Amino acid sequence: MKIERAYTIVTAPGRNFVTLKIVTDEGVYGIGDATLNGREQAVVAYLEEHVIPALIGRDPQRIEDIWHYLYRGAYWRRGPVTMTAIAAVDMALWDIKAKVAGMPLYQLLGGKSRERVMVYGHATGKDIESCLEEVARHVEQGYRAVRVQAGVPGIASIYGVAKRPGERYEPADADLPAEHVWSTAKYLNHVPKLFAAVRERFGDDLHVLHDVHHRLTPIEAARLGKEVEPYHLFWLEDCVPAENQESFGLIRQHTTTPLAVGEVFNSLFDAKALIENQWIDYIRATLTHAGGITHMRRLADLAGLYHVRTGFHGPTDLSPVCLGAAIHFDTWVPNFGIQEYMPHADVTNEVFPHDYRFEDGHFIVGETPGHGVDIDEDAAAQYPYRRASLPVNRLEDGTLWHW
Ligand SMILES: O=C(O)[C@H](O)[C@@H](O)[C@H](O)[C@H](O)CO
Ligand SMILES: [Mg+2]
Repeated sequence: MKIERAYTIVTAPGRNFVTLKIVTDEGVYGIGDATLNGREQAVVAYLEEHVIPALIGRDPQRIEDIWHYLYRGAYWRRGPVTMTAIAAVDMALWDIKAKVAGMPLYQLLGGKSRERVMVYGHATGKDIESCLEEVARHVEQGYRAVRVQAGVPGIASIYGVAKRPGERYEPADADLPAEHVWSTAKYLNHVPKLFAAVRERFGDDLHVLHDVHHRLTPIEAARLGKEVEPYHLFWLEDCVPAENQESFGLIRQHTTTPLAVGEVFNSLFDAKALIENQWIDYIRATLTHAGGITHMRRLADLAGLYHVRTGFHGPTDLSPVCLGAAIHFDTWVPNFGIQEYMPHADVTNEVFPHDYRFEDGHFIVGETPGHGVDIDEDAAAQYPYRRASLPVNRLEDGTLWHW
């Protein structure tokens, strides 16, 4: 079997997505998600100029060899653009291998470790009251776990809060980056009140999560972790930027609130010290941004040795291709924790037909050979790419901060 052709499909049904399709000389094809939010065309250029020409004629069944060829062979290792491109190839090759084997992907990985995959949804509101209404709506829909993000008095716009109740939150909302203003003091004073209200209304059983989105310093994160301890969060996410992995050592000394990190990671090495020192509880790297199934399997196995569980990133800026492959991975991986789920728009789902389904707060994996997600290229062609950027964040005095 040989790779006959490969090409990228850029489409914007509701938002931008990049898909890589690899076609073999035997007619079997596979697809992989190559979407890097706000930097989509950089990955397209990398794939088209440097990766696709080197794939033609290779045996698509040699996934491991192709992975190392693209990783070591680039000389310039790692980085989000390279690792997203490698991930797209890897995901498409696993799709092909599973189709050829006539098996759903989870069977090739080692079979089911669980019947269904618990997800967390996003409840957002401009204030605590409207946020609680959104939590209630999720509970009615069967969610067992809900991420809770509310507006903060005195901060005009904030990460993770939808413009109107019930709407999806879309951060890449402008041609060039929108500017937000941030106050750590106002935020830190508000968050414990939010979680006190959540526990008061919903009791102890609901899993509640929160995303700080990289905005605190280690000692501020330690304070927040301590102050929300009585509300037993499932996790506190991205409480500091993670370039300096040692920061988590400081936070860890101060709080028993479980810590999650990794949505911007692109390799095992971004997480190695975090895992080996047991500074975190959940690793959030994704198949799409961290080298695909081949690399994430290594990361998950390392994590398992240190009681760290998976909690894959799953916003709408990852396509249904990534979500579908992730559900197979989640169904197999022994140290599964939870899967993020932000439902895609109907128009996105029309372009990406899939066989996974959401039921009662969980995903149920499909049985179609491969990862179970396809792309309707005619439908995709109706939605042209439009540049969309993530915001930037400034402190009240104008200093550029972490968004
Ligand atoms: O936890 C999450 O789901 C993330 O923080 C996203 O909301 C990111 O902001 C987005 O993926 C950026 O592209
Ligand atoms: Mg996040």
